[in-house]
Amino acid sequence: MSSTAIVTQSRVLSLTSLPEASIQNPLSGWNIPQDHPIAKTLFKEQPIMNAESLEGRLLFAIPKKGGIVPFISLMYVNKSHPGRLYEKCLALLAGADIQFRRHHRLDVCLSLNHNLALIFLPASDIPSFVAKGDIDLGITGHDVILEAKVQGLVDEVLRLGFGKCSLQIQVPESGPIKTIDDLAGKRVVTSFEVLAGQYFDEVDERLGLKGDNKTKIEYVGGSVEAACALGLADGIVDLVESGDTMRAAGLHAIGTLLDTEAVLIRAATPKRPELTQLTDLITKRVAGVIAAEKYVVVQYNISRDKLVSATRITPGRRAPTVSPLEEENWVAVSSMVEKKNSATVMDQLVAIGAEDVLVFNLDNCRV
Ligand SMILES: Nc1ncnc2c1ncn2[C@@H]1O[C@H](COP(=O)(O)OP(=O)(O)OP(=O)(O)O)[C@@H](O)[C@H]1O
Ligand SMILES: O=P(O)(O)OC[C@H]1O[C@H](OP(=O)(O)OP(=O)(O)O)[C@H](O)[C@@H]1O
Repeated sequence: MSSTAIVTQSRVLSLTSLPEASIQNPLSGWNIPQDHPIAKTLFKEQPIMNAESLEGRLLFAIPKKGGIVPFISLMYVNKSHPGRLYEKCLALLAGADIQFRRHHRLDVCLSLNHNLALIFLPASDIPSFVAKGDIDLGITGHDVILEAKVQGLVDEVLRLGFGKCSLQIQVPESGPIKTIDDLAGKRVVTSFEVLAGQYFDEVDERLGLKGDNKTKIEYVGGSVEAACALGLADGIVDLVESGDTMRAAGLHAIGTLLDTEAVLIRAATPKRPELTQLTDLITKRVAGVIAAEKYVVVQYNISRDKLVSATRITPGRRAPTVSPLEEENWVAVSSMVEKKNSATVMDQLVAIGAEDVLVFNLDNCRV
């Protein structure tokens, strides 16, 4: 599919001709009447969008869920989130200073400050668009890349540290099936038929199960966890994050196919090499936001004779910055350390005689 075809399918309209009477506030997600002064400002700032205005722009795919913030009461009756990856992606775009105004009815919008357009798509559709080069850059789950069988066609350039979960084999806790081998040859329901199919092909092969005796994999688009209770499956293969859904459905995990998280992907062979420079720039910006979330800067004073021990504790990404202090034989050291280790690092520094140990959060960085 060419990028023009994507545009056509995504209801790209000139904003001046939109029939809707409201516009979504990109910060709160709530709709504002079109004649409200804030909405007027948003409309004025939004470039007019049509197929021509996408010409030559880098296309950046973002998982689309979450256009509308649901009422709180609805969140209790519906387990679906307004968009697990979507909300995090918005924070990432803001950190990378990719400005845009998204109309709540549109899945394509132009960046206000870069030669790029954001394309909001289901997470599971993003791998194949990027693999074909129709979209230059995308964010999606590592799991859906494997499910789409596009490894080799897309480069996973950056792990993003969110959207972490595992694809697990689950069976009723109180039932007779206790192991993978018990489940082999029976009925498995999943939204990941490729990965589940590959996995059980190997199990079947190992157990010598052939023809009608092989494990039967059946696809469903959602609510996978209901399949056992409905009598449709003996086991399921589904994503597990907190485990709440699995437990609520009376299931437990007997195996893990893979651990996954959100990743930034690019086409292994870009269709439009002229956009590589901008793709690199956006990649570096996103990497900077991720690193800023992952690292803190620790700064401390230490006597020069203890510097070797201190730099073993805080080696930095390349090397620590060491500056002489006015006091003889004392230096100030600053170094990036992983946020999750910062308390331990502070304890270790104090234990070897460091003083005035300070930790700073990073707003942003280039690494
Ligand atoms: N608890 C979770 N359940 C499902 N997916 C999760 C979870 N936590 C993280 N993810 C990641 O989010 C991806 C799904 O993204 P998103 O929530 O945008 O859904 P989607 O593609 O619209 O699909 P669906 O409608 O099936 O939820 C998964 O492929 C996985 O990588
Ligand atoms: O371990 P947990 O934190 O409970 O999350 C896992 C659940 O979330 C996903 O479903 P989703 O909310 O996308 O709904 P769906 O059944 O419609 O796919 C997934 O398919 C599990 O059912």
